Amino acid sequence: MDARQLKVEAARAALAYVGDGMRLGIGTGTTAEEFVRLLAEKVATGIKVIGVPTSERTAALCRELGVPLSTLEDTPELDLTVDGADEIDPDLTLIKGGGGALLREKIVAAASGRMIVIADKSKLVGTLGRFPLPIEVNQFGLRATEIAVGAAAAKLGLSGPVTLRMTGSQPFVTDGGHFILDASFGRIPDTRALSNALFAIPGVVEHGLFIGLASTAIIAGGDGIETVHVARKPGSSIDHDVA
Ligand SMILES: O=C[C@H](O)[C@H](O)[C@H](O)COP(=O)(O)O
Repeated sequence: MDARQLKVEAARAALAYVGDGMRLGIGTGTTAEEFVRLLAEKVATGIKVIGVPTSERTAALCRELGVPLSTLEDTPELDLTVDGADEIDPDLTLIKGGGGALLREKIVAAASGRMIVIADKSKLVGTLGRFPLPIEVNQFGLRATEIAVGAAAAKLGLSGPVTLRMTGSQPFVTDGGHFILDASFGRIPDTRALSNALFAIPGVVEHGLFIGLASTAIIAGGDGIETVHVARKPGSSIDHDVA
């Protein structure tokens, strides 16, 4: 099975969680796009859902394929968000933002009763950090924010290049009008500490660590689909089941 087929299989498994009348958060990225395609087929059979897209890119695809859309203003409480990820650890803490949609993705996930992350097996890691951490920052004071990010990381024993994401010769600009710094700190043993340290920097708008948001991961590999559930309660355990 090729990489695209694995994404399709993960997306197909997530579709089983979508029920009639649901208000859905719809993620961004190549895996989430496969979910949108399958969702559109389900919508064509008559199921009624309303989607809140996490990016302009996803919104455009939904419109093209006929998935009914709303906004978070009109539909502020969602039943379920389905989204991809750049990395997934055993506790379902995620790194997201490789496609630059992390801010809207996090707002939408936080407004959802449940977040399901879909991915191929290559996204699973023991400890997050192989993928550079996207940090969304205000354009104002970029250099000062960049220095502060490096200093905050250093206090936690983390170091590595922090680079401004570019599109050709221009900085990449998010749907919210911000820049993205990609921080290659390597392994992040304490994601909560790094999250807190980044949020203490005024120029940081959001970062790509998704902590305590996803409760289910659907992972597609050559040997089938693995579904991981994490109960989102203090002291809860992690269940794994393989189908
Ligand atoms: O900003 C983009 C998102 O966080 C994506 O969900 C993430 O980058 C994974 O994308 P893909 O499914 O294309 O690997």
